[in-house]
Amino acid sequence: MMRIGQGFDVHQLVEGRPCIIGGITIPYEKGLLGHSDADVLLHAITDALLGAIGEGDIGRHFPDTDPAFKDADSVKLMEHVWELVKQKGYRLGNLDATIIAQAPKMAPYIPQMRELIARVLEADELSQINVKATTSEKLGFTGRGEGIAAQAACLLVKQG
Ligand SMILES: Nc1ccn([C@@H]2O[C@H](COP(=O)(O)O)[C@@H](O)[C@H]2O)c(=O)n1
Ligand SMILES: C[C@@]1(CO)OP(=O)(O)OP(=O)(O)OC[C@H]1O
Repeated sequence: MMRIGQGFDVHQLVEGRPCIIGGITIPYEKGLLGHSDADVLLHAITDALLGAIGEGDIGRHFPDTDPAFKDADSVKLMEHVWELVKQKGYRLGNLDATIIAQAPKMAPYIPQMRELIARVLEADELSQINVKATTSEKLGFTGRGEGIAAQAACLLVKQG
């Protein structure tokens, strides 16, 4: 049996925060604001995984009112959700994600992001993980550099 999931997330870009996307710290004059480390890409992926197994969303599992998740490492949150996916008997089919950001340039960091995501989601091969980036042609909040958005879609396959 196969299950599909999708996720979408947005975080504001502000001064004085590290820019952590896809588990990678990207050198940039601004960073993403959130209760956790605000890793917009990993949050979208985590929501896609939760969606595929019918388990709600990231805020339900890790409330932003809980001090336990203040400055949380989103890799750890995704690892936790991946354990839930495995408990339900699924493995990864494939994952496709898009980062929507006017800046910084994501392309140089995408190989590292893919490696990290592939490791956490126990992918058999790198081709199961695809990460893309696009500007929004200077339009809207992403285009003005006020924030970064990400979306993800995943396919999970029941083992056995
Ligand atoms: N933050 C970004 C945005 C885009 N890219 C790469 O540039 C290509 C062109 O982007 P357009 O929005 O002008 O179509 C895109 O396909 C990405 O490869 C990027 O690295 N970082
Ligand atoms: C991850 C959590 C928890 O620290 O906080 P944020 O970093 O604000 O991120 P969001 O995308 O709003 O997702 C849910 C939250 O509960």
